Amino acid sequence: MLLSKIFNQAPDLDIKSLSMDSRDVSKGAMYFCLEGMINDGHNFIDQAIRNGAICIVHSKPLAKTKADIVYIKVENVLTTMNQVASRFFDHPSRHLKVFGVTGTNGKSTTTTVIRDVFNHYMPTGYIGTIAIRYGDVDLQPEHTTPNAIFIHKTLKDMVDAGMQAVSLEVSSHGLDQGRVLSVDFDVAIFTNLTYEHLDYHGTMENYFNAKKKLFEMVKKDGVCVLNVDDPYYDELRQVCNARVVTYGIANDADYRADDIKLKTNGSEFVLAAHGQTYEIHTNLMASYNIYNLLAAIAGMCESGMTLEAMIPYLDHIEQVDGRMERIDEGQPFNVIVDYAHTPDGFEKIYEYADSITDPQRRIIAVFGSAGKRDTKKRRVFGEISSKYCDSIILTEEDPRDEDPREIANEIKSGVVDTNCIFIENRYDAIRQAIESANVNDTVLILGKGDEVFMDRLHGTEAWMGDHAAAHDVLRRYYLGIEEDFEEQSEDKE
Ligand SMILES: CC(=O)N[C@H]1[C@@H](OP(=O)(O)OP(=O)(O)OC[C@H]2O[C@@H](n3ccc(=O)[nH]c3=O)[C@H](O)[C@@H]2O)O[C@H](CO)[C@@H](O)[C@@H]1O[C@H](C)C(=O)N[C@@H](C)C(=O)N[C@H](CCC(=O)O)C(=O)O
Ligand SMILES: Nc1ncnc2c1ncn2[C@@H]1O[C@H](COP(=O)(O)OP(=O)(O)OP(=O)(O)O)[C@@H](O)[C@H]1O
Repeated sequence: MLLSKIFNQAPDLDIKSLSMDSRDVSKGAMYFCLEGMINDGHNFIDQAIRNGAICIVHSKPLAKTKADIVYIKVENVLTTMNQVASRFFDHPSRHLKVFGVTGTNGKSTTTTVIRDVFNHYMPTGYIGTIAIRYGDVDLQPEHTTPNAIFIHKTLKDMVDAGMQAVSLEVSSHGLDQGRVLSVDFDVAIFTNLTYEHLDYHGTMENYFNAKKKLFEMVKKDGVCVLNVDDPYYDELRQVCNARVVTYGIANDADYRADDIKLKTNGSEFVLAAHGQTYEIHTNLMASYNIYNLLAAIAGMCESGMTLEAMIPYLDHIEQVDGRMERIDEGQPFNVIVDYAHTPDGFEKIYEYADSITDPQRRIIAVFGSAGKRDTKKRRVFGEISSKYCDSIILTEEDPRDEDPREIANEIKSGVVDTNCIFIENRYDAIRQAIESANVNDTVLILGKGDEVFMDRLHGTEAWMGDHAAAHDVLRRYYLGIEEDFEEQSEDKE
């Protein structure tokens, strides 16, 4: 694109790409000097030019300049970069129905449900923690909410591939760091707000302020979908830039679930909406997933898909990878892999486990807590777990450069009156849990969900994944089937 089409009075220079990282700059690029938490992009201008940048967008005065490079000084590089990224890729979010979902828990689940169900109404893509998916494309993301250049480029690829909608997970980091400033949101969905990421935001107030931004930036003719049962509802409602619709279970709501029946293989409830009631059968399990489903239903319905059209799809929603994933090899006890990694997530998954486990039977949990991340939650994980579990097996979970045993000891400090052991190797810990289970017990494997890596001292290493480990243990040690894991994975596909 010609630079003159991006900035008034700029020369007719052909800009081939955009970059905010001097290390990734390619020939003919425009480089944006962003001030980050650690580095200042202004310090890498020379490297950007060596790698091929022909235009530099900066906000600070520059000591030296080169004659063959175009320099553009702006007030705020981040805002400019967002505007330019949208323009460079032909404002792709204006050509898509954009669902933005934020909240502490439930973003991946809600966005995945939207992508899966709304896709029957119009082709829909997904960007979030689990993947970037549209059509046949399935990519591994670096971030839940990517940077502005990457987002607009990906949205453009989606438009080119025929997508008409996108379901986007919007993290508090993404909002705080202005990664979505120029995305045109049609629907902004709030799941909930509980303790998380205080190592980054410092206080719950800052954390909430970051989340609020999505509701301030939604299009005026768009819609905000709010959880009426969440303690932050009233405050959030006040900042919404568009009309509000509500969903909930405990309070009156535009989309409300009544008569909820939770089962081991799904749920049923009566949906009250638009003055009518609808019987809903869904394969999603646990009451928190009813909230996620209500949020998705409300967002989709307000975007034109009728309830009559969507209800048939709700009983076979695509499994959200690593979220409430039942592992079934025919064993006579429950094995569930779940990505619970916040205190509220722990509380909710245990409540569900409690509801499906006979009081005479046992709940056995395997988990750890990440190294170099919020350390305060470790003890809390111990406290919550000992309220519900009969046996706790602590293990490694992305220890980074911390000692997994020390992390386990911090968790253990919150455990009261519950059998609790530490087995460092995660596979062995899962094996111990499964081998100790009896008929109708529930084994919960928490914290890693669908992740197939382990962050250790020397960087990221491969991990077969909790789901694969659980299948492998059940087949090998419970059913006595000897086969290598590769064969087993192929069988399952
Ligand atoms: C804490 C955090 O979010 N940090 C993000 C932030 O890093 P930063 O501010 O430290 O960047 P910096 O190193 O100071 O660099 C400033 C600028 O100089 C540039 N630079 C830097 C070095 C260099 O040699 N050349 C160069 O051009 C950088 O590209 C950047 O533009 O900006 C970087 C560029 O966008 C991000 O990659 C980085 O994400 C880090 C890697 C990260 O792990 N973020 C996580 C916590 C995150 O964002 N997570 C949320 C989900 C959270 C959840 O819900 O679980 C997400 O949306 O993924
Ligand atoms: N509505 C909810 N309320 C409380 N806990 C939930 C809710 N939805 C999901 N969870 C718990 O949080 C875990 C993560 O769910 P999900 O991936 O959908 O959330 P997320 O907001 O995308 O989290 P992340 O951004 O960290 O991936 C689930 O495995 C479950 O334990």
